[in-house]
Amino acid sequence: MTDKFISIEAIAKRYPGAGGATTTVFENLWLSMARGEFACVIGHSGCGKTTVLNILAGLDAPSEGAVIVDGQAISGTSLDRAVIFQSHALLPWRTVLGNVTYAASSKWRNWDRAKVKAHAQTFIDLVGLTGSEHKRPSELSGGMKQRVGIARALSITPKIMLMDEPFSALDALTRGTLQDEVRRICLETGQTAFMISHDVDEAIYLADKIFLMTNGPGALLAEVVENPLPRDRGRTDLHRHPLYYALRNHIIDFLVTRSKTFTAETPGHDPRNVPLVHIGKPGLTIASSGDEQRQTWIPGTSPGLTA
Ligand SMILES: Nc1ncnc2c1ncn2[C@@H]1O[C@H](COP(=O)(O)OP(=O)(O)OP(=O)(O)O)[C@@H](O)[C@H]1O
Repeated sequence: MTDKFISIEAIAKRYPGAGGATTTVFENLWLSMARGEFACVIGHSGCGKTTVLNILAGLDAPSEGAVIVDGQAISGTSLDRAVIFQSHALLPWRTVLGNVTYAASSKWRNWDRAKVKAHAQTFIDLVGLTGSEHKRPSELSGGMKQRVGIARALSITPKIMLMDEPFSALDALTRGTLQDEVRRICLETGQTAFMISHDVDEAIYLADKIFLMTNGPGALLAEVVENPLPRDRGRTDLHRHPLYYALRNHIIDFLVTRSKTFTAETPGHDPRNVPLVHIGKPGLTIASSGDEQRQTWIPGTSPGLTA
């Protein structure tokens, strides 16, 4: 039985359209995550990824359905759920330390200044900004600003970290370094994380599970792909793993073709029991995301390497 730390249950999002019509971004969407899991959601622009993240954050409400976190239905925003956006949204008049202490003191209102400062410093150190505590955002590079955003989010020790393409505005080198940092921190702290990404390799590096969404409107969660790569995987040697190409090809094939055709080609798709795809060796590969055990096996196809 899955430990459903996060349980998205039958949510829909509809907007009024032209001429009294209704646009349904998605409906009857079910999704769950275990505590400590890192999930990435991938799908084409407009399928509703940010909408799902905003609903999880409590920044938006579903038209139908509910979101349960740690056994409780959410309602509105909470310091239990921290969000990191593509743009950093730092307070420009505050220093690095000031931005992080501001967040920490909102959560622990009865802490004295010294305690808040020491707490904030721990997270500034964790993201590698030691020595930059007194700089203002205008004095920081894009990567440093994003580190402050990560330190600020982590400093409130959220139950869930929600990330909307947090690295997409960064240069490749900084992006790689920050991916490493986020992965290290999440592994070290057991952080539950839900992230939107357009970068397949980023998802393969960071995620335990990859949620594949079909194109909108009327988008579906088509599959949950389990990441078969070992937990101690490195960013630079991902492509050497025997299952890397099978996993990557499966996701790319979905994005290029199946995200468009899935709905028509899969009439029996049950949104409540979305197939859990396990890529790898026969005999090690069968699982399910739902209660009714729908199963899919994708053989490893890495050229010259036997899975
Ligand atoms: N306030 C709104 N009114 C009407 N439609 C909206 C509103 N907000 C979002 N939408 C629509 O909802 C759909 C999903 O938007 P969303 O931002 O969640 O997509 P996304 O998958 O995150 O896209 P991207 O990858 O481009 O960020 C889009 O078609 C968008 O136009």
